[in-house]
Amino acid sequence: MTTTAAGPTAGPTAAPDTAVVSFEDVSKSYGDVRAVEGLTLSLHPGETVALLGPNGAGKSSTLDLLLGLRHPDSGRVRLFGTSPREAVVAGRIGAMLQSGGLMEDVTVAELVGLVVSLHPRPYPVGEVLARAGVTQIADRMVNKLSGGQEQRVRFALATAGANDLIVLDEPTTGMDVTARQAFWATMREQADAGRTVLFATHYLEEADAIADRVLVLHKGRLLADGTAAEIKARAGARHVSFELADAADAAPLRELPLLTSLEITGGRVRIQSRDADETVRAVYALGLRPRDLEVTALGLEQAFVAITEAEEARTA
Ligand SMILES: Nc1ncnc2c1ncn2[C@@H]1O[C@H](COP(=O)(O)OP(=O)(O)OP(=O)(O)O)[C@@H](O)[C@H]1O
Repeated sequence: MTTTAAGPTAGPTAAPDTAVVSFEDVSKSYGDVRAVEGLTLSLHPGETVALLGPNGAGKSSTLDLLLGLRHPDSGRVRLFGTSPREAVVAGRIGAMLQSGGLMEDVTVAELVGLVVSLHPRPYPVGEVLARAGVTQIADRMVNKLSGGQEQRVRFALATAGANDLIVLDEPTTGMDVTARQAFWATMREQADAGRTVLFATHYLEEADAIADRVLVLHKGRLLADGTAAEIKARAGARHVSFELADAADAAPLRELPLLTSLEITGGRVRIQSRDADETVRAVYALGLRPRDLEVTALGLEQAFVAITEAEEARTA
């Protein structure tokens, strides 16, 4: 498990200029706020990469820098060995951002048609509409769409042509389950075709299921970079849970070292521990007789919380 992009799990090694994306010691502040700090990373063809971080961690700022919508105060951002602007103009990037309204006085088909007509390597309009699940609403005015429908239209615009890099900021917010599944199926196809997909999300289960690489940002810095499994392993903690015949017996457990949380509901004890083996030994050493003992790894969401909270405590 690495904490920077320079380590062994940072993806295939490649010279920065052959990478799809390279950030070289990039920093960006807004007044006193350090939004991105010393960010160095490379993304490679065919990778599906999730960008995670608490509110204000710098995810949107990172994507804005990547797309050339903002410029770094220091450091350098390169896409395909060129500037972000050149890569965007060459039609190599498809983006789906949170901000920015859609053009209003047009139908869905007209808007998609316009974006397709401007793309250097366009797909047929019908195919773009169908892929995003908006064929049924193609004649609807854009300003009459629901939030979820708007999001599908943004998805259509981001996949209007053959892009080499697809950048998505909170792409599935507002989408229903069907739209969400169709969306990720399409993104998988894109990655399988060798494209790079980078998405920022607060849905950690999506990152766990979809991404083959996870970046965790915290206060503008890259805190972790690895597969979801590596991030979970790095958090180190495990869940230990068991039944006790008498819940009152659980009181001494509160004194155990290594616990990050302890919850007792009915006769069931649920512990989060930094060392599950040691905790289980300690439970027996207390003379308890646990039944139905389970030890499980943390999910990505819990690992993410553990890693970012540890960093908060370290930097407080
Ligand atoms: N235009 C701006 N002017 C001033 N401060 C800004 C601006 N844009 C972002 N910030 C600040 O920069 C920091 C990083 O913000 P950013 O939007 O990149 O984070 P984020 O990880 O995308 O957050 P969220 O998950 O809430 O969308 C935050 O402290 C935010 O308040």
